[in-house]
Amino acid sequence: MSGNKQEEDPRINGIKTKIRVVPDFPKKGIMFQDITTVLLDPKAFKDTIDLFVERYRDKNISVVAGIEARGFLFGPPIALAIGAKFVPLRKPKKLPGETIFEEYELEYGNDRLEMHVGAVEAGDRALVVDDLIATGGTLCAAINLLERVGAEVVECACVIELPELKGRQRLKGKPLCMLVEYR
Ligand SMILES: O=P(O)(O)OC[C@H]1O[C@H](OP(=O)(O)OP(=O)(O)O)[C@H](O)[C@@H]1O
Ligand SMILES: Nc1ncnc2[nH]cnc12
Repeated sequence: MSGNKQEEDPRINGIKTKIRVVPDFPKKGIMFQDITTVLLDPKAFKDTIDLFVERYRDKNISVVAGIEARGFLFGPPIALAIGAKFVPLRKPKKLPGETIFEEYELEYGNDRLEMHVGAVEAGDRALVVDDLIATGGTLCAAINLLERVGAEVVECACVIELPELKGRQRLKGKPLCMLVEYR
């Protein structure tokens, strides 16, 4: 996967064929990349998880941070398989404990990510997981949250990248690993 996609791996194309593209959702002009259709196919879903587990199992990752909502689908199975803790980065007012937050802009609006204080500690080695990178604002907010508490962000992992939106440039120099590009 080379901090990029593992084009040579035959599993990638199988995953790609299961992503449904929905035009004009949630608003006109957005080509929505729907990963729920990947989840309907146990082989494609397992291949997605396996590709990330193969990449991260020997990287000494201590925490997988998953971004609400779709990062919650991919992050926990990766965390379990590599023996890392899972920390949810949530939308506003969902976490009951003390939180820190970062605000960001989306392709279609504004939002905020929150993280429980104490869930991630200084020195943790973090992998950030989401389904998709568009403008990179969400992943940038996640990186900021983790770095504020002293974690080292080792890499970001997404199933899909929309390269035209240049989200990689907002990742503060952190590597991005993705499986499928949508152009
Ligand atoms: O790279 P960006 O431009 O920041 O966009 C990517 C984010 O947008 C989507 O989530 P969304 O905010 O739509 O929330 P949801 O998963 O709760 O539907 C997607 O799952 C990423 O988290
Ligand atoms: N085009 C897109 N499809 C799915 N999720 C998204 N999040 C931001 N842009 C998106």
